[in-house]
Amino acid sequence: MAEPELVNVDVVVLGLGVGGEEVAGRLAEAGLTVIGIERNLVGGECPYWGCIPSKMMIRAANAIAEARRVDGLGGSVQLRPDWAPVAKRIRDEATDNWDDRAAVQRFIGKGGRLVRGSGRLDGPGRVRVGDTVFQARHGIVLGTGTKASVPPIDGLTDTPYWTNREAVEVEELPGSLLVLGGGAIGLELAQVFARFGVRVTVVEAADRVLAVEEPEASEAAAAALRADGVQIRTGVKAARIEHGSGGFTLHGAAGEKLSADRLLVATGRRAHLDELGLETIGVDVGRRYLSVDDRLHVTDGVWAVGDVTGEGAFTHVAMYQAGIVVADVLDHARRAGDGADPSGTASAVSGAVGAASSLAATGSSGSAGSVPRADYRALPRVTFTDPEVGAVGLTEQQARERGINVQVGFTKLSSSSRGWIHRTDGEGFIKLIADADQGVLVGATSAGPAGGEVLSGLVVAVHAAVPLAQLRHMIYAYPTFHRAISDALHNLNS
Ligand SMILES: Cc1cc2nc3c(=O)[nH]c(=O)nc-3n(C[C@H](O)[C@H](O)[C@H](O)COP(=O)(O)OP(=O)(O)OC[C@H]3O[C@@H](n4cnc5c(N)ncnc54)[C@H](O)[C@@H]3O)c2cc1C
Ligand SMILES: NC(=O)c1ccc[n+]([C@@H]2O[C@H](COP(=O)([O-])OP(=O)(O)OC[C@H]3O[C@@H](n4cnc5c(N)ncnc54)[C@H](O)[C@@H]3O)[C@@H](O)[C@H]2O)c1
Repeated sequence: MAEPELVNVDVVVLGLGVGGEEVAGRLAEAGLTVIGIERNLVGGECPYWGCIPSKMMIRAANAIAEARRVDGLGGSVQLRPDWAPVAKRIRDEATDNWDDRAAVQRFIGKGGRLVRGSGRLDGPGRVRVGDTVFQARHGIVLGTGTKASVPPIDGLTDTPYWTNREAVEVEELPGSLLVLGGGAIGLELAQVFARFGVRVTVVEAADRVLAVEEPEASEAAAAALRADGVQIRTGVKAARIEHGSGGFTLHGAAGEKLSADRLLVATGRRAHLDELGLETIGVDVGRRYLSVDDRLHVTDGVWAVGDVTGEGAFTHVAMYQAGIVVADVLDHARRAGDGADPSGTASAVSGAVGAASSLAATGSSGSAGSVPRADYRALPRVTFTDPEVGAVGLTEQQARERGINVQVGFTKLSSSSRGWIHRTDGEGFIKLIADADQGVLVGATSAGPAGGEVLSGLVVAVHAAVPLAQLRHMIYAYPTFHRAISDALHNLNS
């Protein structure tokens, strides 16, 4: 067998999704020679099959729901929901028909070099793509993301089930849809399709949907989806799937039988670590995610970014981590700068590290001149159902499990002026979790018509550990949704 071609570079970024694209682009802009390896579309899941197209679908579905609310508030509206403009917008505006030319040009414009193909680690400092081995002088960044995790249910494998990808690409809606999994993907898409007239059933194995969030959030989301005509079946363990000309039938372990034209599997994500050649650098492949430290190191000279780290499968986590990885790789490159830099990047690197250091100075736990450290205490999550469910930090249960002296403050939006005016029908609320000993918030949930936006103030409160006394003493504009935070603060129990 012929020897592979060996190419020396500064940095190899494997996987150009949200995190990898950001890291690779910024390191290339800083003057390093960067190879970005991508086997599919530059940009990854978020722009083509995730956040962006799904939020376009949600925007359309919410417009329909809002039009239906005109009745009783301001007259009447005749509606004829039509999926065609949604599919067209996703194809033309969001994904360019699933073509990444613009993203590739953006990356090349920053000085990066794209290699299209499947990459695999090939020993320390080396990544192989086909017959080429890239030897990375300053490091390798793994940003290989996640795939839909498909549970091993009897009969499922060979059926034409959907994951988020087929659901986003759909041109013609089915009459009915079974959604397996009542997490963020399942609920967001279930509500969209229901609002376009699809008969949707959500099948969730746990005893509530959105099980990682507060129980009140699960109730609010379930109530809203039911109001849209979605059937929600919790505590159902799928035992067998049948597929035939009539569509799909799910058989539950307790004898449940549910049928629909289509089946969407939305039961979580998994990192495909087994394909990455991690054993060649002595990293355990038996784990679910790559274990990283607070500067995203996997091992010497190897960093990870985004979903593959298991720190929260969100675009904002990938972007946040990317900032730290960029600063740390540049810091390492600067330290290694010995005048023998083949690409002559030493001065560019030290300049860019200056910029990275100012980023460090603004990091929550970084100090001026140092690389920031990842801090997920105030990690925000927003499930874009209607009402939106925004959350930050710990849930009540998580706080209690950590032995925190917990205070809970709760208020319904319907008892606030804005909620009453808006007619939120009891579905929105603010729930605060305080550490009574420290006198600060450690978590919060904001569910409501703009729950994700109202969350921002709560994220600041948790992130900056703003004293409760100061939060109580703030002025909250009247009559906003966020003014309910003030009520929840006053309701904090002792
Ligand atoms: C339906 C849906 C909706 C979502 N909505 C939101 C939202 O509203 N807000 C939010 O914050 N997050 C949302 N997310 C999550 C978000 O999409 C991810 O957190 C984000 O895409 C993670 O970025 P990443 O760079 O880690 O991985 P990815 O985007 O998955 O990119 C990884 C890239 O690596 C490539 N790759 C993998 N292995 C190799 C290899 N061996 N060689 C070459 N290339 C490889 C893949 O082809 C891929 O392009 C959503 C996800 C889904 C599925
Ligand atoms: N708005 C957002 O930010 C957003 C939107 C979509 C996705 N995401 C990200 O993508 C990730 C993946 O989303 P997801 O909804 O696929 O995963 P998830 O982990 O959020 O939810 C999966 C759900 O499926 C259930 N489940 C698992 N196996 C099952 C089975 N065999 N039968 C029935 N139910 C089963 C789980 O109990 C869980 O409730 C999210 O965790 C989130 O990080 C974010």
